Amino acid sequence: MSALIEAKGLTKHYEGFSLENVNLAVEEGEVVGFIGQNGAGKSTTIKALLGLIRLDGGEGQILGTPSDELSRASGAAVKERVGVVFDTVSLPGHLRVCDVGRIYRSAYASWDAHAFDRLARELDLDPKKAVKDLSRGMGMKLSLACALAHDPQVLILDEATAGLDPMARDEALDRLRDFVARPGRAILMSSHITSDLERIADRIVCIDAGHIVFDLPKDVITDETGIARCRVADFERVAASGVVPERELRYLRHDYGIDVLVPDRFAFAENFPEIPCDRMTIDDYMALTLKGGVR
Ligand SMILES: Nc1ncnc2c1ncn2[C@@H]1O[C@H](COP(=O)(O)OP(=O)(O)OP(=O)(O)O)[C@@H](O)[C@H]1O
Repeated sequence: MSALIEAKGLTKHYEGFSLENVNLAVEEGEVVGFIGQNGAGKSTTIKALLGLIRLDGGEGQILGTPSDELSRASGAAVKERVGVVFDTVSLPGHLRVCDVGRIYRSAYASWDAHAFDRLARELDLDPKKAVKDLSRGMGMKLSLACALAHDPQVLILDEATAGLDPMARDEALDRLRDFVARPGRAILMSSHITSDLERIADRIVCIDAGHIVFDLPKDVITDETGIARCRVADFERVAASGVVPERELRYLRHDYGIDVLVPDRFAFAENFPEIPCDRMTIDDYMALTLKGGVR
């Protein structure tokens, strides 16, 4: 079965930045978290997948339709089945929340006015309020309600939970979980809030300077992998032990010691019970991968 969202060798050159040979796939039932530092290429990849920018190489597809077709009239039917939320609200400021519902009703054949009204109510959006008067978080809730109310099959979210308070984020994550639990659905979401991804993502794809640097099941990062808090002498012993294969030992020096990425934290704890070894977080995994040394 082919992926619901797929990038194959995406390449895009801007002055001073290149997206190079980006591959990623989101299968049915999956939530893929897309992470990377500011300017790494997440939004560029997402825009390329949606056919919003012209590529210099490679190809993308969503629900079997090539990305470059999505921006044409022939891609309109597929776009009905793609829900998109960016980190800014791209609606005219003078519109009221209730007007937004009316406009989308004529834009999407699949628009579910009842679902939109219900979502707006549940998300505490005042139907009389103008878009320009919404707070950032409220604007994101409105975008999410719009994306969900046309009954999409895939959701593509670019920093969509960034403006939400912790309780609103919880609620949004629950909605995303419900969304993806139904057959034939998938979510690609970029986020700097990796705690959200720890809760919802099945896989984590990390991009750096336009290149994919890892693509791993989330559980491999957060359940199997560990971060050993070594003193300098411990570090030399760990390096010499072969527990982590040579040239795969990733480490990050701090003033207080050296953190070491341990592929199997349970095996490590058996071999070095005296060295503290914590569960890995996505943030630490990214820091060790992007900023750490290898030996
Ligand atoms: N239209 C454009 N013209 C020139 N350069 C661009 C354009 N769009 C993006 N870039 C550059 O591409 C690079 C990647 O930007 P992108 O928005 O994809 O990063 P990002 O990973 O989404 O970052 P952030 O986490 O800050 O949102 C940046 O250096 C940016 O300046």
